Amino acid sequence: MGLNIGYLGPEATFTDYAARQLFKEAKRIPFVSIPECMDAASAGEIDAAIVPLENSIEGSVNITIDYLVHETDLQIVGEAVVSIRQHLLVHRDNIKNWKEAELICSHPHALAQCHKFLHRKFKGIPLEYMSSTAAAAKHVRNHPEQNIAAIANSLAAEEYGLVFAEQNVHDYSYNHTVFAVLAKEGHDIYMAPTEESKISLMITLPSDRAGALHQVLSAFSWRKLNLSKIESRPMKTGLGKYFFIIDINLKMDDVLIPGAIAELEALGCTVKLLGSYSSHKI
Ligand SMILES: O=C(O)C(=O)C[C@]1(C(=O)O)C=C[C@@H](O)C=C1
Repeated sequence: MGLNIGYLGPEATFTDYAARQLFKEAKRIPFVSIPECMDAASAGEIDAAIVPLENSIEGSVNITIDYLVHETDLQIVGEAVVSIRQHLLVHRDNIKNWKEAELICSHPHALAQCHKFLHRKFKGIPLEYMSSTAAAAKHVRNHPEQNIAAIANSLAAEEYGLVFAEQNVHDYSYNHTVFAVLAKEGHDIYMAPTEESKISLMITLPSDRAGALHQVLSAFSWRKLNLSKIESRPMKTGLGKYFFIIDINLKMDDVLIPGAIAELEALGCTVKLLGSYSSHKI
């Protein structure tokens, strides 16, 4: 039986693109929000959820990290790094007067990736946040009577029959988003191994101890474990209470990583393995 893969819909989002590339044979199931998609994976309604995790211009997708840590028991089983090209799309009826567009809509992350472009060309024009870039494209398709534009990808232009008013409107040419593939613990999803392996840990420090973060980092450094990311997010239990997400560029082994985890636990930290997986460039 084939895999059922959930993604942030509707069709032709960047998440959909990642799903199409990673799981060519799978049945793709759209969800209107990231939490709904993750809930479906937790409930076993789909085999895995693909969700955006981090963008090179805008940073982390907080809803994904927070929901992963606070609300679900899902594990990261893979990641995909996708090149993101944002375009300004309009209904063909409005192609002649797109410069006078009265509203620009898209996903908040996509609008933020094009902030300088919007500031230059559409100063004072309202922005409308939508649940995804493709939802914005669909909205523009459905309202030809309004002179509005969407920021979305070329897949969405094709899917919703829109035309390019301007291409590549993201502010920095290096624009990449990392998507995580999430599945229930013990639910094996085959993903071909790649050259790049990663381990993601969630670490909570013992409360109010001087040098605790330094001790955590030294548990990795003396083992020569190369960290590729350290990020803090609120515990949501009080001001100043944060947990850390740490990524290590390594395959899980029987000695080094378990040793580091044991050392952190001996220091009074709580450590949770979020996943040990391969990174795919697509
Ligand atoms: O709206 C989409 O197309 C999405 O897949 C979401 C999302 C995101 O949340 O970051 C994914 C990639 C881009 O960075 C912009 C938007």
